[in-house]
Amino acid sequence: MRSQLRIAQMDCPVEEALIRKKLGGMAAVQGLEFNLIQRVLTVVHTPDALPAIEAAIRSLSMTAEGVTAHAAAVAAPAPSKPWWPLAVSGGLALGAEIVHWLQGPEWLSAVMALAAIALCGIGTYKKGWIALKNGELNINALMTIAVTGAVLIRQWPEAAMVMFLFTIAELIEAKSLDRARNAIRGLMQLAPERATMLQADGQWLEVEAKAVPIGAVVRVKPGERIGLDGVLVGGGSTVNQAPITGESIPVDKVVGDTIFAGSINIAGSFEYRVTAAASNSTLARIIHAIEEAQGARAPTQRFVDRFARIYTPLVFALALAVALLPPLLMGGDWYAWIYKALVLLVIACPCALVISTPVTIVSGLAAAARHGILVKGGVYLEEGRRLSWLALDKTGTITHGKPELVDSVILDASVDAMQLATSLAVRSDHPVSLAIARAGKQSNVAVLPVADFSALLGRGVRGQVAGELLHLGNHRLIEELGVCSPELEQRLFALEEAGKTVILLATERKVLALFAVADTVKDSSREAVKALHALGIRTAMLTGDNSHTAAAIARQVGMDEARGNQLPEDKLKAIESFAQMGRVGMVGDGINDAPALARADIGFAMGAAGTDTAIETADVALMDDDLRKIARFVQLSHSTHAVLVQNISLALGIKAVFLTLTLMGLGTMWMAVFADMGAALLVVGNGLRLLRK
Ligand SMILES: Nc1ncnc2c1ncn2[C@@H]1O[C@H](COP(=O)(O)OP(=O)(O)OP(=O)(O)O)[C@@H](O)[C@H]1O
Ligand SMILES: [Cu+]
Repeated sequence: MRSQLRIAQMDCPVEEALIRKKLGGMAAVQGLEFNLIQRVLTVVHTPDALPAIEAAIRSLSMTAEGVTAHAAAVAAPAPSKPWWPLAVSGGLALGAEIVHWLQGPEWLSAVMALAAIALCGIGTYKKGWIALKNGELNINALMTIAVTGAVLIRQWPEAAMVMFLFTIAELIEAKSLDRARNAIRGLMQLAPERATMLQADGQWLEVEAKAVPIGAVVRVKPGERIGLDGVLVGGGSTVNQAPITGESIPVDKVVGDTIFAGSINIAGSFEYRVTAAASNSTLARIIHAIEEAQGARAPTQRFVDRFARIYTPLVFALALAVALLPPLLMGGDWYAWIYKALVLLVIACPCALVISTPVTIVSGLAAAARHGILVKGGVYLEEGRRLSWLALDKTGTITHGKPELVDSVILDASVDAMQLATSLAVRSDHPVSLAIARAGKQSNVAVLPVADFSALLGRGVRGQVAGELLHLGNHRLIEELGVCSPELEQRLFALEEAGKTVILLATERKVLALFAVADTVKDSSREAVKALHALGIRTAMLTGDNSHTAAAIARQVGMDEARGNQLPEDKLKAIESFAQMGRVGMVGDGINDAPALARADIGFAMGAAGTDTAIETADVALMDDDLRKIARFVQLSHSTHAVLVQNISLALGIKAVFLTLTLMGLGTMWMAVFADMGAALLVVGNGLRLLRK
């Protein structure tokens, strides 16, 4: 069983570790998934274990509340606390410092310091105590020990300052996490809450978008945001779909076009028929996917977590040694060495380090989404920059996927080849068949009935027309039928070398006609290939179409390699051979790409906004058909990686400096807290910078 729990107090890796420890030890718990940004914990557990799990969470003095899948998108805002105790506490800490500095009475400084600690530190003490009880050495536990230690060795102002600065640091950290949280919630709010719906009596009424059923008709005024997914049924307009596709140039919409919730109607007004409930719109699915994505740990995050788990106890042990060994063995001054040990405790806290990765990854995911690129996990965001080959299929990916009939050669004039071909073609939705069907329709041929129709994967179609078994398909099919001839091949190759795709109409005895269709290359494909090359990624075309056409089209867009006649298993083998040379990405759409897409390190889907499955199945889904988005994604992956490296070095660097300073006797406790706070702020700020990429 899977349950999702919202835990309002869980917003830092510290709480995560605590919960992991507590629940991880329970026999009934089989799996845990943390989403700190959303403050949602997913537990896989045995039936009836939920009450026990909730009780365990309560024993950590946190609250757990069940959530439904889609409500998870809107995280509860952090409970706000009054700010004045903090201000007073700061004043008191400063006062204690001044009294100490002016060499005033120690009791005065002590009273002020203790009051300051009481005012802002209760929460930390409570959390610290719970952590210690559960055998966790988290930041709260460390701070509790450090402040208590400072009080015990009568370092009054120091103890107060540390507590105060730490509380401020926590506050700032929570605020920054809120910003990362908002990056995703911001997407959600793109769809308006209300929509104007046509009622049974012909009236237009404004209702909640959530309440609009599938099939209802909704009207949109100029300048209004579109509330639901649908198909345009009346009027027309231009629409800015940037929130969905990342494409900021407005798109013309006429009757029959698809409309996406979250896009903005610019000019005219129109009506559309709703095709999905508000909770299931493309936008909602995007948001859901990003949430899932950030729940899964990226490799760097796993590394950092593992590191932190060793680092903290290690420094803690060092602190113990520093407190005890020099005074015991070398007759050192107890106070001085205990103080050094307390500074080390502060340094032992890995917060800046641990917080930096999730914030960076979430910002990267949100930035990608803004460009119409849906990345399904931090892993892909981290791995994108390592791609060395990108394989693409041809039809619909590099070309528009809407070929036109450009040549037909009738070899047997005794039959109406065009009519026979059209009759077969209308039964298929393969782009090549569609081209023939369209041409047939234009010349008004009457479609004949077809019996025993079947599609032959990677070859064509077959069926009984007017009492004869006919085949419509490519060269491979004709070879397999054994009706090919050298003259025919000559004609065929000539057309193919011009970049056209040839299919033939044949009975079991002879070829009746030859049709050439031509697809146009997308303007963006050339640029996309160039951009990919500039990023050091080589490109290969894998297509079911013949090698000549493949080579001709590949040449047009400047690709490195072209492989034609690829059946699904060939595409898979090709991906495997590229994988020998490094990471491979694959872009594809059709069923003939599915095995290759699954095998590739990163599988890209295009035009995901219009389809039902692409968002769910791809590793990276491009909302529209623009291949340039892949280069953008790789660039974003480079920036994300750069920020991760900066953040980790920064966090560790500051620790290293303070460790040295302290051992040299130069570091003070409040300086260490200050540095820790600064580091946390810097890494979070640096991570959020990605949002603007
Ligand atoms: N239903 C069909 N109708 C007509 N021709 C077909 C059909 N199915 C396959 N073919 C022929 O077989 C070839 C290979 O088809 P396949 O579906 O494997 O690849 P594709 O869609 O053309 O290209 P890509 O792999 O780039 O998407 C097509 O180019 C076409 O000539
Ligand atoms: Cu042949």
